[in-house]
Amino acid sequence: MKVALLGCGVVGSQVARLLREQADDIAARVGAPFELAGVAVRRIDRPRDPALDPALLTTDAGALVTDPDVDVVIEVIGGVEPAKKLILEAMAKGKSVVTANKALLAQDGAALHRAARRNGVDLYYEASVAGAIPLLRPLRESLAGDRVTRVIGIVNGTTNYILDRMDSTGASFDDALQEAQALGYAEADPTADVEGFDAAAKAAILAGLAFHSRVTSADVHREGITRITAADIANARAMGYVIKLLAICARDDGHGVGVRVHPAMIPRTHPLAGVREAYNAVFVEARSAGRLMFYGAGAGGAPTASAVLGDLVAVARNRLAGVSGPSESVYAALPVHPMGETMTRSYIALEVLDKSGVLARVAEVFAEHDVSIQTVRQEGRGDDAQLIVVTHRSSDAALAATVRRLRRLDAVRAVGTVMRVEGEDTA
Ligand SMILES: NC(=O)C1=CN([C@@H]2O[C@H](COP(=O)(O)OP(=O)(O)OC[C@H]3O[C@@H](n4cnc5c(N)ncnc54)[C@H](OP(=O)(O)O)[C@@H]3O)[C@@H](O)[C@H]2O)C=CC1
Ligand SMILES: N[C@@H](CC=O)C(=O)O
Repeated sequence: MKVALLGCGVVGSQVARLLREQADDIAARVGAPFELAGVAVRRIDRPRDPALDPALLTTDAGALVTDPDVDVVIEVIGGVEPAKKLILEAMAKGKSVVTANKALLAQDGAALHRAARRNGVDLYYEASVAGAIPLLRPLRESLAGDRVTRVIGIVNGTTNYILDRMDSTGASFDDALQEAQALGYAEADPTADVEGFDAAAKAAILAGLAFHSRVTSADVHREGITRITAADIANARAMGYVIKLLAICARDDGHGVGVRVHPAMIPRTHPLAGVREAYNAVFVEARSAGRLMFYGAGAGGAPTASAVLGDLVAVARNRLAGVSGPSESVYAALPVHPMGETMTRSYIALEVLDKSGVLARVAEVFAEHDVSIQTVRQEGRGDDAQLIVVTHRSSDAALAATVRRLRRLDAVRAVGTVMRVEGEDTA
């Protein structure tokens, strides 16, 4: 099996290392040896760790993917173009593809699946969601006989690292981000991580597989973590919560799905609260299987390369068996509901005038919008008076309308943190 590697950065360099270090084992497992035919990069003179035979390096990725000697292409360049063009060219020449590129899959996975089917080749992308954690294969294969109802979890290592450092060490957002970048967790442009684009792409891929429907990143409601302050983290801690960036894909009773990514407060006793540093964890809930938890390294070169190699072995086995891998399953074609229709609970901090009757006027606004209050308590007195409200489940649109109205209420001096609350059984 001759392998073309596109990209030799955080992930690609580790793929090259594993291919070399585990060559004998993999050959024994598959029944055929792998050989690196070439490595496409952007800057040929950049120092590589581990060092590569210079003869393998090329800046002509187009020539590499169409080389008749190449059997399979691994794409770890990232981004939509030129990755998409290169993958389609490779498939058109009959080469199977393994990719870790969630941005491309979530934007136009359908085009890649169509091309794979048309050309009778494999398309595998386990590494695109949650790094080393085997998650897509269980969803696609192990749970193929069940009905998945919900997928909820932490799928971005960089933001989990940042929030964890802010919570546990009091680190600033910027310092924690720099650490995550130095450790190779962040995307080339960290905006993709901190603004939730990376997690949204992963949520789209997960929802598509879980619900047998086509979901793209444009369908996903997305909020990032850049507006979370040290005070929010401290408030959450004081109430027994921790803040996590969650991806939530949920099916309602047969009519559609909701797919969202946003920060949320979860109880410190919830299993997702214990997910530290750049680790990822995902709960999959299925009708018969119940609740399954997948946990592990969600980012970084070696863990991601492990998933890439697993896919490479699958391609090799298919090839030796003369079959091609699973095609896209989108038969259910469930519509994706707008965020406004999603039922969520929320935490709302209000700076209020400290006088009698204020609580009643605030409660009236919630009642006007049919948002039920679960708890409310006052903190501080005088100029520091705050009402901390936690709601029962209501539509996200009703909650947004409540907050808009509260901003105009003269008893409310300012609306502080508004954050969704997840992970409690409270309705
Ligand atoms: N980092 C992580 O933890 C994870 C990453 N992923 C995904 O894996 C993919 C790769 O990520 P990562 O390794 O971090 O990215 P890097 O930015 O570290 O590496 C990208 C590589 O692609 C090369 N490259 C860029 N443009 C071109 C081009 N036009 N032609 C040829 N080569 C090119 C770069 O070359 P040069 O070295 O010369 O600059 C570099 O070697 C992305 O899709 C990412 O989302 C998935 C899971 C985890
Ligand atoms: N930047 C991503 C890398 C893996 O997908 C993350 O931080 O999770």
